Amino acid sequence: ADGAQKQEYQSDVARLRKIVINSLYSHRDVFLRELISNANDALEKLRITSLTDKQVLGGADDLNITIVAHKNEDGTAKLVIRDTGIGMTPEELTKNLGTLAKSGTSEFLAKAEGSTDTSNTGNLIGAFGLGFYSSFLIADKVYVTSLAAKTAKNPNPSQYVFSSSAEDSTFEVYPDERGNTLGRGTEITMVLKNDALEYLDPVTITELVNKHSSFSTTFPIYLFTQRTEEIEVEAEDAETEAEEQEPADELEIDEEEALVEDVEEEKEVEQKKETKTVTVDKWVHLNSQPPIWMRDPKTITDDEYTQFYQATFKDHQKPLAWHHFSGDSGSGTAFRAILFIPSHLDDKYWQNPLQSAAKDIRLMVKRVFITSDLGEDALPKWASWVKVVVDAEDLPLNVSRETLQSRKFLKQLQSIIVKRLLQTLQRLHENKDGELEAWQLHHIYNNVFKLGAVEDMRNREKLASLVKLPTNQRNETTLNDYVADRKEGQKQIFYLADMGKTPEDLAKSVFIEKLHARGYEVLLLGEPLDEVFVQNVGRWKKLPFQDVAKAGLKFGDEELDPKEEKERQNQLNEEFKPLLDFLKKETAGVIRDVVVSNRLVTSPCAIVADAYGYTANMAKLLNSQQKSGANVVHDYAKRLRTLEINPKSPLIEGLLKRVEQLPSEEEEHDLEAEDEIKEVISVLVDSALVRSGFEVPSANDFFQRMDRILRRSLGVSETAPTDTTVKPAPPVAQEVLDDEEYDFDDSHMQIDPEALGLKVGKPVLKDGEEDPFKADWKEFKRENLKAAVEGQEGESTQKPIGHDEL
Ligand SMILES: Nc1ncnc2c1ncn2[C@@H]1O[C@H](COP(=O)(O)OP(=O)(O)OP(=O)(O)O)[C@@H](O)[C@H]1O
Repeated sequence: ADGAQKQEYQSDVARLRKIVINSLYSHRDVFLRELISNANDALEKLRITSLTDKQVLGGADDLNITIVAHKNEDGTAKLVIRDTGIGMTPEELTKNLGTLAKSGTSEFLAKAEGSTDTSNTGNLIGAFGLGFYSSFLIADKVYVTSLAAKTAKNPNPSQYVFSSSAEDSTFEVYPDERGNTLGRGTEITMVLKNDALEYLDPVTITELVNKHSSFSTTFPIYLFTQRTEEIEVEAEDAETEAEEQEPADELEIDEEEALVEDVEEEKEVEQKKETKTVTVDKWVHLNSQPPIWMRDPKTITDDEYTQFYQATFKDHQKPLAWHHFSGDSGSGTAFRAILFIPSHLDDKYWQNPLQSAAKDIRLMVKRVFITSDLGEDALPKWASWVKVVVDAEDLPLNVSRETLQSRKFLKQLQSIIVKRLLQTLQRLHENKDGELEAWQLHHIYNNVFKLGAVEDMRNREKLASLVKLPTNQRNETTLNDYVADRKEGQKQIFYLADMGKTPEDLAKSVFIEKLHARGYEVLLLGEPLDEVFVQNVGRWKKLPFQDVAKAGLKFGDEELDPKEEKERQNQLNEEFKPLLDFLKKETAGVIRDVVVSNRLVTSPCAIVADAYGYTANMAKLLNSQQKSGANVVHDYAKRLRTLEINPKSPLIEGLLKRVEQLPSEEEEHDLEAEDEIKEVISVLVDSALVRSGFEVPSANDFFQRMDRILRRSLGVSETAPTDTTVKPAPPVAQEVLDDEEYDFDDSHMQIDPEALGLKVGKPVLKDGEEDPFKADWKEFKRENLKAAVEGQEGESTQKPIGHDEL
């Protein structure tokens, strides 16, 4: 238009429009869904604003969406979608339609541009939504006429037009020369492409709305239709009515299928028959069904629930399950609700689950949307992903969010939602929706249940019973099944935790050798949240959890053992005493005690943490947190570990012999033999540290000793020097480097927080035992829950971490 400045689209918009126009031909139906959804949002915004500022309602009485298609005499075909929503100021037209502020857009662009597969692009649209730009799928030229609602800030809004054509990379915004014709709201006029004339057909539009948009809005959608009818009429009457004909866009809309008939005299009508062919204009209410939550569940198909979910929560994927219920809040407010369990978690969820607030509880009062923000503590954090629509019957319509929050109703609603959510999860867990659904539930939510059991004390038991964990005997078990299958006399739930390791890795751990060989089941915990979870649950059916990497492992059937067994143990202690003493002296400072093990089968030795000592992972964590590493308590706790030796291992037997062969105290020392034993012991202990997951005090010394021992076993000279000559680096480079050329990708060098290892190892206390580090543990636990959560992945993928294997 005259005087309007052409403006360039922001580059992302230009890219997006190009994709829309070039590659989405087969998905172009989506435009209608997108525009209706925008209209709905604008109407909702208006309604919510009107709660605090009545004047926004001025200009147009009804809140609705209208669709009109017409073909001009010059052949141009137009489809017009109009809403009486909040409207846009000229600045908003430029900002909202000329720039892209949507999150995820660049990701979408990168994916869509990189993909030649159009069906894939179709999926992408579903996931991201193209919004307004989808209008260019069917239109050569688009005009957006908008008149913003009156507000205190903007008491005299005026109507502006945004226009753009599919080819140009520019758009214009200019005042509408017709004045404020809309009353209020936005009208999108699409000049249809020649190959898109099917969208003129009311049947096509009706079908599309029914298929994709019947759940996108609770505001009425009216479609303008015309049909010809033969009616019996006096000639004079027909003329009078024709004169009274009103322009289509000023038609009144009634509650029901309102219609204003305008009658045209057709030239070919035969006067003598006293009937006329007339054109009847009619506004057809397209979404006249009551909203889905008000309907009887028996009459609703799965497909309808799915479509409703997708339209309401803008999620392209199907929900995993839903629960449709009605109730009474207890304070007398009746409501109806549908609760949905999504089939995926937002990527963002695990970035900060302890901070995520529920944002998808859509509260309505008598079908009118009020808010989806019920405040920070609307639900426990673990449940913040649940999607719910609630329609309450008799809350005052003008409740603001602030007054709402203090309402009893809200508190009651929250606990009802959590209760129903838990019921639905339990139902899925019990395979009642099918095995696939149960599998999906655990695949997606297993870690959420662990988090919930830690965070939500009230529902700890219910959530913990949903958790599945891998063991040395089966891929997964629930705590209930574990306890049901325990061995006679077993008084503990055995677990081994080493974050980042796969169950297969953990199953080979030295700590569970004997348990496994004897047929005991051990939980193998490799997820960051696992140990925090078992620590917080503490006991299951009265059985405490026992970390098998800690000292004092009891199988539970010791009392059933014959006396001889105990005597044998005493004998072993006696028999190995010389070696135990020698080892104690040699390892003092690194290890607190050396004992004959009852947990080993094939390995010669292992290092276990004492009840109050840190397990390997905790030590790792502390080393990474340098400040607490300096803490005396932590330093002490790190040293609380025991070396266990396997009396049946030939290596240990051999070592015992060598120690026994040493000259006695009174005789002269055989220094050479002593050194050799010391060297073997130091390698053995260091290997045990590594195998048990601890850090070796000095890796360099360790390697040098290994080098000597390996040489000896190969018969190579122990002292022969290695040729250490190397080629020196060339002289200092002369040319100056261009920055851009040197811009390399270093993303692979970033540290994976999981690899840092996070572990909490609060000891299982025997009855009546005092925990000496009580206060410290609390602090430590809180920090670790945070850290573990940050390291948690969305799905249960077990990733082994790099490990210095021997
Ligand atoms: N009918 C309308 N009335 C008022 N504002 C609108 C209307 N249509 C679009 N807008 C504004 O333009 C913005 C951009 O719209 P667009 O459809 O491109 O994206 P979106 O609606 O934010 O996201 P999506 O459609 O993917 O959910 C909207 O956020 C809204 O502010």
